[in-house]
Amino acid sequence: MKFSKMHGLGNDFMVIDAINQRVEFTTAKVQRWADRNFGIGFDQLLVVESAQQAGVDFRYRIFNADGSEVQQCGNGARCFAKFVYDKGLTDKTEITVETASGIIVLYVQDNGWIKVNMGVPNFAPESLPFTVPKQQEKYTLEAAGQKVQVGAVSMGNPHAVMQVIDIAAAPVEKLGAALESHSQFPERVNVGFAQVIDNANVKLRVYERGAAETLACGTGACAAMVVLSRWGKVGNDVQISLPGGDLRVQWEGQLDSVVWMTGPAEMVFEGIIADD
Ligand SMILES: N[C@H](CCC[C@H](N)C(=O)O)C(=O)O
Repeated sequence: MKFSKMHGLGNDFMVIDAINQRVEFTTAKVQRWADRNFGIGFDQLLVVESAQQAGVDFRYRIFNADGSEVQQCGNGARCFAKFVYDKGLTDKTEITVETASGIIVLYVQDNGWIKVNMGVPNFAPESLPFTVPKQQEKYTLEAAGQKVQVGAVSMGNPHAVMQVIDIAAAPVEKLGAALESHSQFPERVNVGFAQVIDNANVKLRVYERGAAETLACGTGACAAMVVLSRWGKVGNDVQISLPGGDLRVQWEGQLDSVVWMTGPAEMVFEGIIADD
């Protein structure tokens, strides 16, 4: 079975065309393919399928390295768009795609970057600490022997975001792992550590659900911007600098405003899976 290896700012993906080839896999196979020694190695697997809904161009499914299927992936969405456009699966530069958390719209720009309408942030989905957001912009949680204050938001997938003074010294591994599986998050959670530089620049590291710390997280960048905007720390057009590179995130700040994310997507190599 053919696959492409891609990345968005170092958040890397195995991408499979399940339209033009039969694709069968199990959780164990995803885990094996994700292994950076015994497999291909990736943070997430993206499976490209035909749309199920009329009027939509594609459907794509997202699996973390631990095999869990998830609702959304920002960097993956950009790589998906580059994949279907460069492979000639579409000649459209405005691409609609079904995901497990709804339909998103992707725009292939002249410079090759992809702009994504990531939809509306959801502050009170059932899989987050549940309360009325306007009364509780911050949740105080105990984890890894310390009390932390986080903002919680869903970009289709759950995110907990905290502000830190120094991103380089942030306890991403220890605190990220403890919060990822915290009892307050019944579906686990992606954990963002954000250092505000000014109201248009944020440094971010993300301990991803099902993948540990990645070099970049697109939905994490959106979640951090939205939470920090609600806390009055940033404006409506922010550069999010992750270890793998920068994303532009825009959000007008109303609860019904969509979040726009813009950034690159790269093809690295093509391959054939030996044990499909
Ligand atoms: N780990 C995430 C999925 C991948 C998200 C990330 N790679 C992105 O670019 O948004 C989750 O379990 O919800």
